This record gives sequence, structure tokens and C-alpha cells, in this order.
Amino acid sequence: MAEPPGRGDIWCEDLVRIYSTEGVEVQALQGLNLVVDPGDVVALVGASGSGKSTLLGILSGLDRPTGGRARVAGVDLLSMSRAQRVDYQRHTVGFVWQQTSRNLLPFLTAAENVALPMVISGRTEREQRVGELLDLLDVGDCGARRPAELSGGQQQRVAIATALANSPAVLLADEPTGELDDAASAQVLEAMRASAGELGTTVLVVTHDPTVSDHVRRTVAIRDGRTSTEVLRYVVTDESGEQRQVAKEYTVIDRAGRIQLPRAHVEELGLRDRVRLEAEPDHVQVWPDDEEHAAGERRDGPDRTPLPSEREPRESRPVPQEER
Ligand SMILES: Nc1ncnc2c1ncn2[C@@H]1O[C@H](COP(=O)(O)OP(=O)(O)OP(=O)(O)O)[C@@H](O)[C@H]1O
Repeated sequence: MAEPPGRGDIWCEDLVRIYSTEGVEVQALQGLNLVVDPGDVVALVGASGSGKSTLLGILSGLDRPTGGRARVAGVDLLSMSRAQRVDYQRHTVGFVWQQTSRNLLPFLTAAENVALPMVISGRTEREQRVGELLDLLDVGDCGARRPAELSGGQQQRVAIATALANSPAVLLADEPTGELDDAASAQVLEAMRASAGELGTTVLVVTHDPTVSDHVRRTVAIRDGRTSTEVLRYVVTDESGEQRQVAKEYTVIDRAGRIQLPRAHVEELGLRDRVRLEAEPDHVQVWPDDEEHAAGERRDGPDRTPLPSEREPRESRPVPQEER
């Protein structure tokens, strides 16, 4: 995978994170690959324990991977010095947590919270930027209120404004709508998407929220510490000129050519131990193990569908071992 240049990109290759506690090792990330283009807004979904928070911890510079490579906005996360790490967390990435109370200081007003990262980094002309950011997140009227005087959704929108204060190239959010109801979640996600679009910020948002698909172009699923499938959404115009949204699901393929088949297909077709691949000119077919399949078909009688290996010869050919 060639390293893409540019501001705001996220690039992970064969990322591994092993936790060791009391002699027990947990492999939270098992060779994860992920590329996010600058300016894209991507949702990361997956079952509990699949490694989502571990990945965000690494990308935010709070944690270090055990192996692999990771770059964010051109910064190599494995070779950062302590000073570079502080600078990275102040200027390159912004972070929003699930717990509304963790994002904002309770004794400061919303405006003071948004200004704080700029005070720490010595940025001037803060007042105007605070106002612009609060307006952008649709909480322009909340500047003088403390977090306890705001709704959960307003707090998260102020938190996003705070995370964007120092113009980070990348915004990372871990379940930012986890404590909100559906309506507030939708507002927060939309505000995040819109503000990131306006500022050109790349966004990676971890979520269990099923409505997130309405707000992002790309959803990446993570399973057992690896990216497994992706859904891309785009708008097409049909012959009558009407526009509709189309979603296509893809399986991720790594550098070594490995793919993880969706669990539903594996279970439905009884795939296990080994499968047979058959290359067509423009696609590859995956078949259950011939021997098992044939045994099953023999039991089912003569009207069965012929196995691929028993059909008339054709252009396609089995994938040679060395190409697998
Ligand atoms: N500090 C830690 N020490 C030991 N194991 C850990 C630690 N943090 C996470 N793990 C383990 O690593 C795996 C991945 O955890 P992670 O928190 O990244 O998953 P997740 O997808 O974010 O889950 P959730 O959706 O429940 O937050 C899990 O098996 C978890 O138990």
C-alpha cells in the first residue's frame, strides 16, 4: 500500500496491538489496514471488543501500537518523540469522547471551553474564532452557559467546536452520540459532518448508532481487530433525472490478498476449513469444498446442479496456488 501524501489522511498498515495483563495476552488489533482520504467522513462500526477504541487510542497518540505502521496527516505515530506527541495532540488531531462530561470543563462556559485549546497553544484572535465555531455547530446562543446548563446534544456540539478549535487536520470521535436520543444524535452527527466539510477536516467516528449511515459516505466495519467490510454510499441520477442514494458493500482485501468473508455468507453456505476459488475474467467465485459439496449432492440425487468442476470447460480457470 503506497503511502498517500497530504493533510488529513489516515494511513494504517498491518497495525497490531497486544495487551498483556497478568500474563494473559489479548490481541486487540490483528494486522489492521485502513486508509482514509483527506476530508472524508468515515464511520467505524463493529461489535464490542472488536478493537475500535484501541484503534482510536493509537490514532489519537494516547497509545502506541505493538507493531505495524501508522501515519496521520504525515506524522509517523510510531517514531514520535514525547515533544512531537504533545504537539500532535494539540494541533494535528482533535478528540470527542462518548461521555459528555469528559469533553468539557464544568466550571467554564461553552465559549471558554472552546477558547481553552487556543489559549494553551498561544493562538490569538480567539474571540472571533470561538463565535464562528459555535455558530458552525449551531450552538451560537450557548456561549455564555456552563455545560450543566446545556442539553447532552448541545454539550457534544460544543465539544466538537472545542476539538476543532486549533484547526486539527483530523477529528476522532468515540461514540459521540452514545448518551443521546435519536433526534439529538442526528443533530450532532449532521453538525459534525457539516462543520468538518466546511473546514476540510477528516473525521473518523466510532459508533453503534444505526442512523450514522445517513451522515457519512463510507462506513468501515472492524471484526476481530481487522477491517472486514465497507459500505460506500453515493448519489446516482437515473434516466428520468431523479437522484437516489446507492449503498454498496465491499469486503476489504489486504496487501497479501487476504479477505474476510462476511459471517452471514460463511454460515449460509456452510463454508469451513477450505474453499475453492475459480477465476472468471472479471471476478473470482468462492465455492464450498468440492468433496464435502459432492458428498452432499450425491445424497441429494441425480437432478442436482453440477459442481463447477463438472461443468462444460470454459474460459475460467481455477486460481493457481501461487496466486492465492
Ligand atoms: N487496557 C487493556 N488491557 C487489556 N485488554 C484490553 C485493554 N483495552 C482493551 N482491551 C481488550 O482489547 C480488545 C479490544 O477492545 P476495544 O476496547 O478496542 O474494543 P471496542 O471495539 O472499542 O469495544 P466497545 O465497543 O465495547 O467499546 C477487547 O478484547 C478488550 O477486552
